[in-house]
Amino acid sequence: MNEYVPGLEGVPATKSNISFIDGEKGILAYRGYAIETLAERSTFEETALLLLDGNLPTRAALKEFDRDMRARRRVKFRIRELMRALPPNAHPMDMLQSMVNCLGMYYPGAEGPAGDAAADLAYVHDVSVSILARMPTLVAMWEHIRNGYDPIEPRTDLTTAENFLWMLTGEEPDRYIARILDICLILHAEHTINASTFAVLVAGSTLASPYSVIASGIATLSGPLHGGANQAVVKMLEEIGSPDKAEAYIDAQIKQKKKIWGFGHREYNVKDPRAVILEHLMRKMIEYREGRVGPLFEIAQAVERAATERLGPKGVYPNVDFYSGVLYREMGIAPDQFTSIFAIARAAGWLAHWKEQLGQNRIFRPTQVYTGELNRQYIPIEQRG
Ligand SMILES: CC(=O)SCCNC(=O)CCNC(=O)[C@H](O)C(C)(C)COP(=O)(O)OP(=O)(O)OC[C@H]1O[C@@H](n2cnc3c(N)ncnc32)[C@H](O)[C@@H]1OP(=O)(O)O
Ligand SMILES: O=C([O-])CC(=O)C(=O)O
Repeated sequence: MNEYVPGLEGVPATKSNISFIDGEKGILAYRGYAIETLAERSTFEETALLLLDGNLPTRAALKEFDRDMRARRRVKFRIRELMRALPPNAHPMDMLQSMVNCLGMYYPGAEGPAGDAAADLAYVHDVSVSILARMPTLVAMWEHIRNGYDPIEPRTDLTTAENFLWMLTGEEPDRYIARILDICLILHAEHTINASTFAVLVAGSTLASPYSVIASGIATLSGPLHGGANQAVVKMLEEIGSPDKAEAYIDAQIKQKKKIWGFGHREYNVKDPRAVILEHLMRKMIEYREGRVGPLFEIAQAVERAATERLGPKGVYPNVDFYSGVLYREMGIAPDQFTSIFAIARAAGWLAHWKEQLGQNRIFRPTQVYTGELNRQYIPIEQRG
């Protein structure tokens, strides 16, 4: 069993009952519920609790979770001061990774589980709420702090998505747009053992602080081969500039063996079911805005047609990152914030996996295939030439 598989493709690294993918049929389910059903009927808060606890919550459990989340949105003055000390051009994902780690120095829970099953369940729930409630606050606060303004205080009368838009813009959130964002959060909340979730499992398996565990996930999500692709997609669409230039751009990229951002997935050989929903949400947005939207969607549609024609035969189709940025751009969100929005949603899945890992924990310690030399003679520096 010492065969090396690059990228661990197809190698099971854990057992999990959190989510399921059928990459041939384009199926994704969280805890057995189809993603399409959750997108239509659930909310981010309910989905987060479903992921954490395994079942759809009772009305009372959801009410309590929602109340806790709202009550814990604020962050301490010290956290705000630390954020002010960061360079204004810091990438939001770097800010988020650092500040989530800092949360662990200011709020309880960094000590890790005690080793008592019942106490640990309460502990895991408590620290999960602490992280889930405050990550959107950090992201929205950063938008103001990096631009030299005072951040906007969170409100307790709004949902996670509504409050995020409120904190970002200082304007009363449009309920229709906030519901679109809410669905985006549901769609990004979980996706089996992807790179960032694997990082979370590895860090969690050492019994590290959950704040550090989530910071590992944020670091890993930030790369353009993973969550960072949503920012890269919008940059690519802006570079293309108009739908009629899409074909030539795609041809040139493929010829130079460069990536088409937002395309391809280790698990799917068909169009990602979340990309299907995000595209549909964009159409809803266009309808709602009576056609008054920017040019990015039409360019994205032209890129999808051209890239699918050329890469489809290899099983390379749009992934979740392809249409999300187009939607966020329509919400007036800065492109370098897109991956942070992904992170505030994915934190629900990361925490669910952290909890599951603690229940079946064994430290991750794989092996390697050594390709170096052995028994080399040490040559004193004077004799090395
Ligand atoms: C939330 C997420 O993480 S979703 C993924 C977000 N990432 C991106 O959108 C970045 C662009 N996509 C990619 O880089 C890749 O598709 C990944 C990283 C997502 C998956 O990588 P892998 O499973 O290792 O796929 P791999 O690189 O082996 O690709 C298989 C073939 O499809 C091609 N291919 C895959 N994705 C792309 C792409 N985006 N553009 C052009 N060609 C691609 C590869 O060149 C390769 O072709 P070959 O067999 O002729 O050499
Ligand atoms: O599953 C993956 O490899 C990438 C990921 O996190 C997602 O698509 O949401």
